[in-house]
Amino acid sequence: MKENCVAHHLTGLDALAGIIVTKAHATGNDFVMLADPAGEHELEAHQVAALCDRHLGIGGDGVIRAVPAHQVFGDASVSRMLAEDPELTSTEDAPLWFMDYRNGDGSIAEMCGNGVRAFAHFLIAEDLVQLSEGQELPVLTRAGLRSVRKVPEGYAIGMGVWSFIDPELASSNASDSLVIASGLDEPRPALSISMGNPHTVVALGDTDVLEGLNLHEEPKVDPVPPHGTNVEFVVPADPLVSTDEAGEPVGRVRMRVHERGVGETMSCGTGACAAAAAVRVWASDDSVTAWKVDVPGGQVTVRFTARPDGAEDVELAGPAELVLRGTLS
Ligand SMILES: N[C@@H](CCC[C@H](N)C(=O)O)C(=O)O
Repeated sequence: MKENCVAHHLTGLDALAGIIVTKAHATGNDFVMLADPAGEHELEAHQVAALCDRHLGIGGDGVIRAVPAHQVFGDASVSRMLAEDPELTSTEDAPLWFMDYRNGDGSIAEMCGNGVRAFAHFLIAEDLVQLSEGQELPVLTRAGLRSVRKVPEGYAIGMGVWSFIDPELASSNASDSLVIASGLDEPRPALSISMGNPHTVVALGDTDVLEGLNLHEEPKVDPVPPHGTNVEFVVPADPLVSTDEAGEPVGRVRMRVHERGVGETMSCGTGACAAAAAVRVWASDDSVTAWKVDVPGGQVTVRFTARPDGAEDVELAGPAELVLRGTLS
């Protein structure tokens, strides 16, 4: 990691002068990270956009502010979660860290799977938390409480359960919308899945079509879910399922993504979970619980565990890296 880089002349960032930022990525999904232990740096959309600008700023798909939950002011979702769940406590001595994630255009998103891995790595590097092997780190997000643990490939996150955005339509047709994208000859059926944030997953027949997509242009989804959507294009491997080194069945898909509020990114963790969930629905087979999702920035692993009520918990695992740390001047 490069140390003590100084970023000059970032427009609209005067209020942030002097603060220390870190650039991180998780399978190429990159973030500008900042620690705000006293809750003094509530970010405005234009500041986020300036930090994420790849020419005039530091550059990133999003910004992540680490702030103790009891120091978050003016975020209705955090106040509600703290008020509704007496077990969610955050104090100066034992802070519950809130991941204040913003997309590169300044918009707020409920959840970022790759972001949680980068967040945990950042908190540890900044000495704000200690996380030993086997221990679980709770992280508060706008989509609820998540937990992180160290694994050999980096970090694994308990992502909560996946769900259909439109359960009625999805369960009857295994698709609920149509997607048209630059590079596709016709609209394709798609399935919309929530991982706390919205995703619309489209299956393609082969990798040439996947590689030929122009995701600089935003895909059009009809009907678009109520709060917009991230769009994942997937090509299931052939054969879909193979065995890993331990002899366990593993499903495999390739994915590219156009993210809401960002554009094409090299990886999307919640998107990888949604993609694997959609492929299992299309295959009408939930017996394979481990999935490798190949993205332009690397590979993540998604695991499903059934609950007694039939819902499925999702775990996302993959690496996280810190690339530089410096001061905004
Ligand atoms: N890249 C993230 C998702 C970030 C939020 C997304 N753009 C949205 O608006 O929902 C991930 O790794 O999950």
